[in-house]
Amino acid sequence: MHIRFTKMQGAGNDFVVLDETRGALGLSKAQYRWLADRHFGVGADQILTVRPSPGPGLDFEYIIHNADGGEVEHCGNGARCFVRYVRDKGLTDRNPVRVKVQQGELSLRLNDDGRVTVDMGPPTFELGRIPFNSQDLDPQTRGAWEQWPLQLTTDRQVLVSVLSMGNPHAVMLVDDVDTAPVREWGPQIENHPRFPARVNAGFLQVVDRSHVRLRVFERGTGETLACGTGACAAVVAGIRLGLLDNEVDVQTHGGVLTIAWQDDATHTAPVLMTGPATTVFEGEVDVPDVD
Ligand SMILES: N[C@@H](CCC[C@H](N)C(=O)O)C(=O)O
Repeated sequence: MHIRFTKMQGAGNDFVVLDETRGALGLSKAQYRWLADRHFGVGADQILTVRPSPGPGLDFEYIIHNADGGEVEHCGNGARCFVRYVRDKGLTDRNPVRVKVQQGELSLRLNDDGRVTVDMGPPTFELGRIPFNSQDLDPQTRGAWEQWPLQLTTDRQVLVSVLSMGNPHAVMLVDDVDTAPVREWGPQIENHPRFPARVNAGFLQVVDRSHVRLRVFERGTGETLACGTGACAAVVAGIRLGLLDNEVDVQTHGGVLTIAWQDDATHTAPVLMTGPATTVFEGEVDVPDVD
């Protein structure tokens, strides 16, 4: 199958963007995996597919596949690239743009400085909806919130905060992201049996109340240069643990994302994420029939 694609990146989290607004491409899971493959395909952390509006009040729908070919609920950096794509391609002149993703609807605004602000909606803390199995675990209190002990190996236990930004996140505090064992502990947390849908593992270093450094080992992809939902989850966790103010610059290996969350007693305020979204190149490719 011969297809056109656009290669994009947001803070170094990179995407192959496909247009299905004029008809479905019908790619299989294995073909998404092939497109994401950096050696045999185009190469990307995720594949974003733009579709027409599924209903009233919505401008588009977009779906997300991880590099392993699995479809996922949400992608923060991808959302910013999505809006840059539909505006640059002339598919809409609306601002903000409203889009359906698997777990709800998002509102995205292209700012005058070229960055994009996404209303990511409220975080979810209900353990069963993350999903996280806390049976027989005793949480430790820090600030006004909790951290859960997670046994990684017989002799290693870590503390994580768990929440969903539409997709599942476990956030652990580290002294220094540069020396944190992200590549070793990341897969152990991602595939931990306490997370039945697997999880994105964030490693958060608090610099001061409005600056953090973050690395994320993403479910279905591995470590990326930035993770938008991971940045939201890390800042929400930092705020609830009493460590951060309501607006925080998150330094990732690929750039800075600004996350704002006006928390109150209900913890239901939406999280706002602002960051870059850039087109890298356009291309065409023959996608093989792969298994
Ligand atoms: N890179 C993304 C998150 C993509 C999905 C994630 N790997 C998952 O499986 O939930 C972001 O910017 O949020």
